[in-house]
Amino acid sequence: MDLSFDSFVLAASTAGLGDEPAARADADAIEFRMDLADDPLSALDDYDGDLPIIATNRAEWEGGEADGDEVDRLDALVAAAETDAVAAVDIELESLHKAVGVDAATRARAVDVDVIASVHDFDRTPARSELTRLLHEAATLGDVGKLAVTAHTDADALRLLDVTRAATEWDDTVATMAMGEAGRHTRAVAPVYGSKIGYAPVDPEDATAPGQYDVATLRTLVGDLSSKPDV
Ligand SMILES: O=C1C[C@@](O)(C(=O)O)C[C@@H](O)[C@@H]1O
Repeated sequence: MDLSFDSFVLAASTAGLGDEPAARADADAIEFRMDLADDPLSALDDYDGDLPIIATNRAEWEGGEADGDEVDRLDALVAAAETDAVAAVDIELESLHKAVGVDAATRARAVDVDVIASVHDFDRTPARSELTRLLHEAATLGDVGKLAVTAHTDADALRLLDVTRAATEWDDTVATMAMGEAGRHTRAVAPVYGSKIGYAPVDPEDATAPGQYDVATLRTLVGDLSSKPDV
C-alpha cells in the first residue's frame, strides 16, 4: 500500500493489527511494533485492514524488545516489507551504519518500501549540534529521518522543535518527538514545524513510548495547530 511522507502521517502504534478498525477514523497508518507481537509475520499475512503499515522491529539495544540475532531481526523486517500492506520499515540509524542494515534497507527499497531511519535517546535531549547532526544523518540514510529524545525541560523541547524547523527548511524529511512529560506537547507542536510522523496508541494504556497522547487526541491537536493561517 502507498504512504507519502510529503504531508503529516499519524501512525497508530500497536503490538496488534486487530487495532486497525478502531484506528481507522483518526490514523493515516498503523505502526506495527513487531518486537512487541507474538507472531508478527502471520499477523501481517492475515491483515485485511485499510490502513498502510509502518513495520518496526525495535532492537532491545534501542529500547525495544527484539533481543535476538541482528540478521534475524532485520530479515523479519524485510519479510514484513515484502507483504502487501507494508509501506515503510523503521531501521535504527545505528543499524544503517552496518552492512546488515544497509542490506535490509536495499531489500526493502527493492519492493518499493520506504525506510525510516530512527534514533532514540531515552535519557536526555542532546545538545543542538548533536541533534542537528543525528537528524540530518538519519534523513540522508533514510527516506525519513526520525529523532525521538527525552525532554526534561522546556529548553529541551524548544531545542528539538528548532532543529525540526531547520531540518525541514533544508528539505530534509524528518519526524521528531520528545518523550516524557516535559516533551509531551512536542507531539502536537512538532508537525507545525515540519515533523512528518506522529505516533499514538488507540488506547492510552497501550502507549509504546512515554508521553504519547491517544490517537484521537493527537489527531485533534495536530489538526487544530497545523491549520495556521498564511501570513
Ligand atoms: O520511534 C518511535 C517513536 C516512539 O518512540 C514515540 O516516542 O512515539 C514510539 C515508537 O513506537 C516509534 O517506533
